Amino acid sequence: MAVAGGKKMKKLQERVPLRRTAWMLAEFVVLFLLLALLARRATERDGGAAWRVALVCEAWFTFLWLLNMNVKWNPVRFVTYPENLAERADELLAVDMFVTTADPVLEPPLVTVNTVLSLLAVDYPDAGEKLACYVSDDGCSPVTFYALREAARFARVWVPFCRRHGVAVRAPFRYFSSTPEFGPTDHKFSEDWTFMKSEYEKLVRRIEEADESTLLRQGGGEFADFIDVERRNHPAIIKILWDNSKSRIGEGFPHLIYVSREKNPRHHHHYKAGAMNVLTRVSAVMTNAPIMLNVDCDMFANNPQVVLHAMCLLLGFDDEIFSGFAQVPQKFYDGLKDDPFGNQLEVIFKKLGNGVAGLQGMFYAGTGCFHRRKVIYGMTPDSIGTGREGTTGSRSSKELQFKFGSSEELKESARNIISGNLTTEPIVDISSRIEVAKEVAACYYENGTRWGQEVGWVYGSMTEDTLTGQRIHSAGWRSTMLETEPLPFLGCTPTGGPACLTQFKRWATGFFEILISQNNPIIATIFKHLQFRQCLSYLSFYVWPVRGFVELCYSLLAPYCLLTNQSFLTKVRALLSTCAPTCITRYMPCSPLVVFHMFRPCPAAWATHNAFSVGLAWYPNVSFLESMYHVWNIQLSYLVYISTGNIR
Ligand SMILES: O=c1ccn([C@@H]2O[C@H](COP(=O)(O)OP(=O)(O)O[C@H]3O[C@H](CO)[C@@H](O)[C@H](O)[C@H]3O)[C@@H](O)[C@H]2O)c(=O)[nH]1
Ligand SMILES: [Mn+2]
Repeated sequence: MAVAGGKKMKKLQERVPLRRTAWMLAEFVVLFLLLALLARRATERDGGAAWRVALVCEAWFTFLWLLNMNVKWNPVRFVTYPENLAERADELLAVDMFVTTADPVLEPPLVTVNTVLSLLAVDYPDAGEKLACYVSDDGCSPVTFYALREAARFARVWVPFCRRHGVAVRAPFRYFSSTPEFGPTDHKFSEDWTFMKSEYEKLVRRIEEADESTLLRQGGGEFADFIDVERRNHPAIIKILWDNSKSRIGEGFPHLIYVSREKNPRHHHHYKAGAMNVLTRVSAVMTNAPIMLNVDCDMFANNPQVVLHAMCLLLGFDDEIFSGFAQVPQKFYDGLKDDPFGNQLEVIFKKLGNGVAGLQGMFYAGTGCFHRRKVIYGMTPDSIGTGREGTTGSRSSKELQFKFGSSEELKESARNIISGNLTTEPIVDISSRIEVAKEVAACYYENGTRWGQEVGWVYGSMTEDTLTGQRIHSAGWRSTMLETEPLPFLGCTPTGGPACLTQFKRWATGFFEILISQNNPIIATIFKHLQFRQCLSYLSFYVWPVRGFVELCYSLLAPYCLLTNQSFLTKVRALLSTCAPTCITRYMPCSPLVVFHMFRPCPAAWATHNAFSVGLAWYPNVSFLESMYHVWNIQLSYLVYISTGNIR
């Protein structure tokens, strides 16, 4: 219980260790088996080439197992108590909410609109004054702009409707996908519901029928900026779609601002990291909230209380150092059962997520994350605790210019954030800041500054999120994981096929870029404040692309041995003469199983796998007994696999 001014305050969060003694034992057993296998391999005199390759691969698997054990050893869960915020209502921090979209075809404007509406409708005291929503459109699409403008109009009825009836899911497409059961006293509600549904259908029709050339021809002045622009070559376009202070209705709802940063083929735009940095600067000169939430355009707020829950983690510790950011586990809607392609990240968040949360803290996963602005500005926790001014803390104008660039307004806002001066009056008229915002959204703005390095989202990897989170941990911050019921955010992910492979390739490339660059976490552990076990956790993800080669090599061993009449497994007779655990170790990561590791356990794969092992009995140099041993080991490995979870 925190004590402030002699008054005891109710706790906002609790860090609960998860018990897992049985898992730990299972992990030790597997580790023992793996080590026994290595010992057996190493003591064999004349195993031949296949035997030696197996030794190398199995040593690698043992190393991975150790990395995995480290991640999962001390898992924790954070429980939040938003009801206890009532007594601290005046402490609630302002939040700037960022949504990124990049392509109106791959990411249909209607999807973005739903995400934005779910954010505009979240429950937060003084939402209209304290929250603002910024949408970055890297597609520079008039249709996206039009869709958002229409969404802002729709929000005037949608937000009051959600608040009046305590709507549970505030992304309309999701909400209207089912019809509630109206009770006899729900007359007003059923009337409102029918009206809202028809309004939403009209909105959908307007957005789906919107056509770029018609908008440009007939849309009027608002669309003039989009005439003759190329997606990769255009000046910054920033428009205020909803200014709560001007057109406030009822309790009000957050400002909505459209941002399409300047693009020029001669300037690298750094993909999403570049977009996030522009949003950070544009919001800095407009609302400058001390907290920033960012979500991908296809990830809607599924829990209207999500910002309150996040506040519990951001305000609920005695020292801010424990919660530099609060990351939500990524969850997806309409995914395939059993996550057969592994891209719903079930294992990562369920098995490994809580484990990392128990170390220095959850990784930043790119979406569904609440950051402190000063953390993104590169400040170190000690610079705050001691009143010293940290890495970016010097308040001299020259120093600020070196870090943040030449905009006076941006420097001033950064100075407020760095000095912790959150009491400054909000800017009354955000539309007066459009020109300044365009200046900081220009593509040359970052030249000669520290943006993309110590300040903002870090450039240099396709997985800018992990790298940015790692920089924050390296500065000494810890982070938390926000789990709520219902889930905080829900998103889309490819359901399989080439889209899925493209995504994996991008992630694997991003991790490899970090692994072989000066951003390697080992360097950060030696020279900065990245904790050793956290470093190992990062490594367990970054080695993903390397794993592919070893797994492929190991899985080719079995067919190679069958064709050349060799064996990289010990003889059945020898096998029978040894004790049971050793049998397991000899077959444990048996090669087909490794191929199978590419997929999450699902019944079909399991059946194929067993059929393959039974089929082995028909090969001339494999006895029936040996094939049965395979089958037996598959059941065992399968159990271990499911119970302990594996990467992906
Ligand atoms: O030039 C770009 C490219 C992408 N995006 C946006 O970035 C987000 C993520 O891109 P997406 O293509 O959907 O990648 P995913 O693989 O689905 O994203 C996951 O992986 C990314 C990289 O690790 C993270 O940034 C994301 O948050 C995470 O959801 C989307 O909102 C895009 O609109 C931009 O704004 N500008
Ligand atoms: Mn995505």
